[in-house]
Amino acid sequence: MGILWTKLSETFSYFTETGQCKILLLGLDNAGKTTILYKLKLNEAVSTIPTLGFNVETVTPCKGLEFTVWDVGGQEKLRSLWNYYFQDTCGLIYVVDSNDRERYEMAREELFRVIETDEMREVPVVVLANKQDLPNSPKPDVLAEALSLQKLRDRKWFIQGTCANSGEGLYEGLNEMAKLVKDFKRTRQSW
Ligand SMILES: Nc1nc2c(ncn2[C@@H]2O[C@H](COP(=O)(O)OP(=O)(O)OP(=O)(O)O)[C@@H](O)[C@H]2O)c(=O)[nH]1
Ligand SMILES: [Mg+2]
Repeated sequence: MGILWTKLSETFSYFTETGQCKILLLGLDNAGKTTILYKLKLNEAVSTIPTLGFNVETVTPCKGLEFTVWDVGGQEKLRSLWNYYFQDTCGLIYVVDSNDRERYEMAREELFRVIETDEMREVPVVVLANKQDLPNSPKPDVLAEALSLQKLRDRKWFIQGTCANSGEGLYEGLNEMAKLVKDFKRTRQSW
């Protein structure tokens, strides 16, 4: 068990209700989604190939909290299939390659296309500004502006800089996702 999960277990000790949460891991191709998924699952920097379907892994950071994380391929021709994964989603982790400025606009459009659907209404969003290790990667606040995150209404969001290879920032991003999901589930129960 890596240090990442040890820290998560400590932080999540307040989760007493039994609950499984479906978490969607989306973003453009090459953003680093699969690298993140297996860093979380195995605490290893695996070598990846572009995802043509999906990967799904369960992660149990502590008793009573289970994330079922769906990592769906982000190539352009696959994005129209994302909709098939939306049902019953409790949280969206949206991964962006911070170094890929040319595609910020495309990343923004795809994010809004997802969250403006009925099924994703009010689902909390954690944006991972990945590849912070690359020297020209802008900081997360630059990405937040480029993605127009401040325009998000009726929805909680958070942005976190990450490096999937080293795992830096992943714990903080997941910690926040867990808190937002907990609030979201409470709200849903009162619908
Ligand atoms: N430098 C650096 N490279 C990364 C980082 N995260 C992922 N990569 C690399 O980026 C490339 C794409 O990573 P993937 O995890 O396969 O990307 P993906 O988002 O799953 O891509 P699709 O499956 O096509 O949607 C790989 O060569 C990774 O090693 C990071 O934080 N820093
Ligand atoms: Mg992938």
